[in-house]
Amino acid sequence: MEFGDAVVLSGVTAGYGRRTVLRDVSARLPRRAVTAVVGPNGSGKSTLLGVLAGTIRPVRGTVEPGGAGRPGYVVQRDAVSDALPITVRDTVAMGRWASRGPWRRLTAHDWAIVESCMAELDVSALAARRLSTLSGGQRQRVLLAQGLAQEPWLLLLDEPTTGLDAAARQHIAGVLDRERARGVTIVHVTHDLGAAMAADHCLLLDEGRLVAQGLPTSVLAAETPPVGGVGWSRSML
Ligand SMILES: Nc1ncnc2c1ncn2[C@@H]1O[C@H](COP(=O)(O)OP(=O)(O)OP(=O)(O)O)[C@@H](O)[C@H]1O
Repeated sequence: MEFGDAVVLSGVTAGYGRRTVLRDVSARLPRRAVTAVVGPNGSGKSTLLGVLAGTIRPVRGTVEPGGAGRPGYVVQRDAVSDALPITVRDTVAMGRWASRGPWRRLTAHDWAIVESCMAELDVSALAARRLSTLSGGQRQRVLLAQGLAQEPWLLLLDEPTTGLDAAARQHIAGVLDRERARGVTIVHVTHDLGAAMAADHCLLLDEGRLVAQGLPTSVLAAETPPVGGVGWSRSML
């Protein structure tokens, strides 16, 4: 691991039970930077995020984190049950459990962070609403507020802007810019070419293999030669 690395993955093979998804992935994620993870559907992007979050344990290879503490992990909004009878404020407050533990009372300081994260994502007016009554875009912003409330050194986001309108996408891009400026390392999975191009670093996956990594302009510039019998082009993002 070098000074500028937030995370180093070496030869990571991982999946679900007997199903192998990621194969021999070696990558360096730069510190205090935004990394975009791109690739076609089913290429293993969410699985890679799960490995970085520590929820999926590699069967081979290593993941070396360059920081202490749990990463903030914001799953795809569809992964959150509609049935949870929980308010927006409580959802964001769950972000503080990582440092307090779920059975400890949150302090005034914790609640101040919760309020400021809701304000940053423009969901304060929804604070008392149940998560299940929100639109997809509103729910996405609440989940991001929960991730920020963890005050993590590493923030992992699975398709944070999918399905959002242009104004909401721009708002979230601004939030991520501010987090990066505060020194947070951000990794986000995206199918949005513009968002990927705006990142500092890019990982391109195809069929569970890392096909390219580096500056988005070079990773996304050209069509790559066929990998594993499948060619990749921008149109597959
Ligand atoms: N919980 C699971 N159990 C078994 N297989 C899974 C599970 N989650 C994902 N997979 C499989 O792993 C492969 C990679 O899925 P993953 O969600 O990582 O891809 P992705 O690149 O994020 O796709 P998308 O762009 O569609 O979100 C797919 O073939 C998928 O069916």
